Amino acid sequence: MRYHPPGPFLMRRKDGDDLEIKNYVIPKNAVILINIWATSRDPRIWPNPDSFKPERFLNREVDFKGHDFELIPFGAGRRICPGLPLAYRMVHLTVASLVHNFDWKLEPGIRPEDVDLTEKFGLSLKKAIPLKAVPTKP
Ligand code: HEM
Repeated sequence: MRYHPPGPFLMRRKDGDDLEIKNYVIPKNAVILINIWATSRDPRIWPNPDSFKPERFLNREVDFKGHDFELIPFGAGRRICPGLPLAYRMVHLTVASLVHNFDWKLEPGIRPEDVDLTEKFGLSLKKAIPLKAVPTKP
């Protein structure tokens, strides 16, 4: 959710009047794209952002439910994802069920270091090359 946010851009429209922030003018009615893909990889916020280190969250009280803007995979504010409570429960359950019930291997001839994690951008973020994992009996 941090490194590969399914929705890489949040979209907002500036209502009211023009607004000036740090010498930039945001005109009223402007459509603003908020790049949470970039903020989730900003080394000023996330040391060694490219490393898979789940323990980075252990000593950090970061909340992903729209309160801490450094991690907002479900957005924030009035337009926050209404599916958050469902996704919050189902993602863990789905992954845990798949890991618990099967052993997994890659396609013949593909080594773990060959797996390409390149992303394909759009309104949602996908793997550029789909991962083919083969379930085997435990
Ligand atoms: C891992 C799962 C999910 C992620 C990461 C996710 C992420 C997001 C994000 C980033 C937004 C935009 C929020 C904003 O602009 O502040 C959004 C909006 C939305 N999501 Fe999700 N979502 C997920 C699952 C779901 C599910 C399970 C549902 C429905 C059952 C759902 C329904 C919606 C709807 C209807 C909106 C539009 C809300 C609006 O514009 O007012 N999402 N989601």
